[in-house]
Amino acid sequence: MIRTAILGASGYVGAELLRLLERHPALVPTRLFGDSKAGQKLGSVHPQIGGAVAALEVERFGPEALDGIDLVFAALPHGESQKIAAGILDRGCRLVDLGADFRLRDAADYARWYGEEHQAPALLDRFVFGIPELHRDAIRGAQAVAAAGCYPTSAILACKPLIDAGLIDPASLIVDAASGVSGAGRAVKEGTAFNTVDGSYSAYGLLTHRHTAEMEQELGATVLFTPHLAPMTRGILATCYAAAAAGEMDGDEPLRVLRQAYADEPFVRVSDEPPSTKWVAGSNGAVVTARYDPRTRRVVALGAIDNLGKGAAGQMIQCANLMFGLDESSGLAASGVFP
Ligand SMILES: NC(=O)C1=CN([C@@H]2O[C@H](COP(=O)(O)OP(=O)(O)OC[C@H]3O[C@@H](n4cnc5c(N)ncnc54)[C@H](OP(=O)(O)O)[C@@H]3O)[C@@H](O)[C@H]2O)C=CC1
Ligand SMILES: CC(=O)N[C@@H](CCC(=O)OP(=O)(O)O)C(=O)O
Repeated sequence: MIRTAILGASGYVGAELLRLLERHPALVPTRLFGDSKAGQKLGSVHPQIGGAVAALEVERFGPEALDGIDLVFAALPHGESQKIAAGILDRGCRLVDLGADFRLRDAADYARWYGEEHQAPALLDRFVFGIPELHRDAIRGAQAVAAAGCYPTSAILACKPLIDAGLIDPASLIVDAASGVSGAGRAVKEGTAFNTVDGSYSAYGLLTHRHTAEMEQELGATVLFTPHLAPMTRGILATCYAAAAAGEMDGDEPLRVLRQAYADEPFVRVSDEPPSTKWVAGSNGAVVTARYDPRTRRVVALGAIDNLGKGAAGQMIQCANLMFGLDESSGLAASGVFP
């Protein structure tokens, strides 16, 4: 039994962690932490979550709260985990952090994209970037993992093998991605209100979205990224375009490269058809595809994930499974919920 604390248990990612952990054989939610909902029973904060965990109280975090805890999942607003990570690691806990605090290797990049100085730059080296398909061995040996952002996960999984194989020019990458509204979290905001989102499709964060930095870091590319908000609850679809590298290839070469790269991956499926977000809803799955267009000499690559699954809670659990030497797929369904 691995005693697990969840920071941000009262948020959307917290709820998804608790839902997925219901079927996990080893990770047991033991202490749950929140902010404004501290003092409430979990069952009243997330009425959809049943079982013994519903009776636990959402607590306010303090260092003594980690007595006897083996693993901390942190799903907090950006900037919060850098205040507490040192204390968590000093206690010997393993930490999977989903905020952006420790994803960028360079504190100067953090300051540039997040508009504030990093509070714990000395800890950055201790975190491994949390996409198992890229960094599996390092995650296995890590005490601390910075799970990737949701948009970067979808685009990186679609494009990384194509860059590694030299099929596309990494200086020419364009990523258009659309997210479901749960990607913005539980708090009520005008931009994510029903009347704003329903029946509408909009772009935001033009040229400045912080996930650009993660994509560039992990892909070694220059990325023009435009996020979009789609009128759905869950899911991200990234559509990525890049100029083909010099030389000839047939239209299916990118697809063959993806098939080879992901042949042994439990959670990444390569599809002949362009994927839909519903294929992966509620799961830790990712579906990717790609083609070369000889007419425009461009490659188009697509990646679909559930922002709360492979883009958040699923990926956190996949990383934790590796860190504790468990079966990587423990507790993680690969099939989506459809219809
Ligand atoms: N939603 C998604 O699809 C994804 C989210 N993420 C990232 O994961 C993190 C959590 O996201 P999400 O669950 O959607 O967010 P929510 O807004 O739904 O939840 C935030 C959680 O953090 C708690 N919290 C807020 N402020 C503080 C604070 N100052 N100290 C301690 N706890 C605090 C909240 O507690 P309370 O409710 O009790 O006030 C709540 O439990 C964010 O960094 C987000 O960017 C990353 C990938 C995907
Ligand atoms: C739809 C929506 O608003 N999505 C969020 C990104 C999701 C997220 O939580 O960001 P991190 O992965 O960096 O934590 C946004 O664009 O700010």
